[in-house]
Amino acid sequence: MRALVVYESMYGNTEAVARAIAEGIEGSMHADVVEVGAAPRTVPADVTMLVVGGPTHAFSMSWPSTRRDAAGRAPIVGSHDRGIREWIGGLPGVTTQTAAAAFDTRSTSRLSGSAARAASRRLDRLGFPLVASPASFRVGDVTGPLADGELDRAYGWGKALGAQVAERRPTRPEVRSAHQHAYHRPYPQGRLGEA
Ligand SMILES: Cc1cc2nc3c(=O)[nH]c(=O)nc-3n(C[C@H](O)[C@H](O)[C@H](O)COP(=O)(O)O)c2cc1C
Repeated sequence: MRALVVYESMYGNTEAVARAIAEGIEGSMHADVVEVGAAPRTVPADVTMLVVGGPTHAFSMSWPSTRRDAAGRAPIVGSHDRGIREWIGGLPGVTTQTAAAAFDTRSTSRLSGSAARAASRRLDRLGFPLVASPASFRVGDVTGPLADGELDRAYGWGKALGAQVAERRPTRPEVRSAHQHAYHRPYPQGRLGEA
């Protein structure tokens, strides 16, 4: 079992959250963390769980124009030309049973929108079984820093995700075929709550 955490980050806040989530997941399975510009075009067949995260821009996932805007405000650390919107958009339909979840960073304002909600919807439409509701981690200002306690919360979210997927994953083919129907959409009631 292994997890793939794909993140987009302009100023490093979402990257820090992605790394904390991966650390939490490591309690249950190996987790690779990959910047979206370097992410594979398809999800490798041996990936048990895919976690995708990015910054909330204009109430949703970033666009090329919002990334240009971000780059104009302060030096950026991430790739410019591809965000999680483009990456998810380029994925083929799902042929494996890879569980998925999405997270974002966003401002502490209540009217902030959520990249994770939009990403979750896209992943769901592609056929990924969603293992958790979208999770948001707060930044105090556009360039950060993350609000107090958010890295700990990200670690805890990753830990719970990893445990949930590891527990539900059938380990033998005959177990999978005996529970084929339930396994096809294994998390509809059992998703982690919105964070
Ligand atoms: C162009 C732009 C648009 C943004 N729009 C929103 C928004 O609609 N809602 C929100 O909560 N935060 C918004 N933000 C703040 C980002 O969510 C914040 O910069 C991000 O969480 C920082 O993460 P990063 O360092 O990984 O890029 C915006 C930031 C930029 C640069």
